[in-house]
Amino acid sequence: MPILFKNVNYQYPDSANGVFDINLEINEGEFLAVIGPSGSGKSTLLKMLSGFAVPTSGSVILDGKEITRMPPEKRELGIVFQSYGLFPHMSALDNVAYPLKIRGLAKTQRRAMALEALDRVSLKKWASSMPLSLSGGQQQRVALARALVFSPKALLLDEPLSALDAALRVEMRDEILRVQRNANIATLHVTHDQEEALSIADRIAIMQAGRIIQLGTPKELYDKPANRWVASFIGQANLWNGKTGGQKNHVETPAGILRCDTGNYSPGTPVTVMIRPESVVPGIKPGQPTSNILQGHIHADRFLGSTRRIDLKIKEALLRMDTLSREPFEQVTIPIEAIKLLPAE
Ligand SMILES: Nc1ncnc2c1ncn2[C@@H]1O[C@H](COP(=O)(O)OP(=O)(O)OP(=O)(O)O)[C@@H](O)[C@H]1O
Repeated sequence: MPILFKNVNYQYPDSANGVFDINLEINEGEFLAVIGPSGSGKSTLLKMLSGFAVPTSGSVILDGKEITRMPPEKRELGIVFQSYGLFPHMSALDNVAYPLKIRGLAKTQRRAMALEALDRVSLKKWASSMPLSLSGGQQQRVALARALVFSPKALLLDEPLSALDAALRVEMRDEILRVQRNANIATLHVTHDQEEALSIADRIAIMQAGRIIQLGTPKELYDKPANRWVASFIGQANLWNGKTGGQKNHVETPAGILRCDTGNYSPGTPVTVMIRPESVVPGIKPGQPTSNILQGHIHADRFLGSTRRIDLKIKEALLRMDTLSREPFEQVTIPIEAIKLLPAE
């Protein structure tokens, strides 16, 4: 197991803040993203892996070896920061070769390995450029090459894309994932950006108030959020207070009684009803079952280019839906499988 946090707690001195009950495994070659709002504990978790904070209790294990109290420079981790952290007076090549220099490798070998690492991030021909003459994306690729050149045991990415503009960020996601897959290295990626985590990670850990409150694949988190807060943190969601109906597989909602899978909830149980906006279908699909067809009126209609976001007033409820349709409609269908029940709050 490349990275393992075992019963880890950390409390800042003279404060109730920190991280609590962290049990997390990152497998060989796995890309794990940690997301959560500001102050949820992401940086603290990273600091315990990189060695800049020592847990109050519990252990951190890297490649089967306990590193809980090991100094940062001994940990053999590749780290990429938001601020790149490149030496401005050194060429791209010398920056990438630097970790090899401090490990005592001979100059010719350093040069060859650094060139190969630059090649892996498609920057070989920029080897002699100085960092400030490179674009933000190129500088971040140099930082990535430098983090991987000495074949570290794991890769830590601390908000590596947040200094880049939106289009470049999307391009660099693919680049980071490609390089990570080629290196087949366990990776912990801390980000504020939910969409980035969904698009890049094998699994995501969501933190809130110092705890991991859900850990799963992007699809699991999106389709089966553990609670209302996770549902609204990951993507958009209609979240209504409801109650499972007397009739099996029905739920009472502010928009009326809807058919859905009530799973293990017994009749009369208060629940949160989750419906993702893109799962609502405009009109009635010919040949579809006739359940969950609702009549409403359009409260707000926004054209967003790739989608049209509509708020539909249905009885007491406001139903947000995203659709590609540009046609007028007054009825919508909520497919049975689009309705998810979460615990009431
Ligand atoms: N030096 C400190 N002393 C006391 N409390 C701290 C200290 N540093 C951080 N904290 C608190 O510990 C908790 C976790 O902070 P942390 O920086 O790990 O969160 P984060 O998720 O990385 O936030 P951000 O996204 O803003 O970087 C927060 O409540 C924060 O206020």
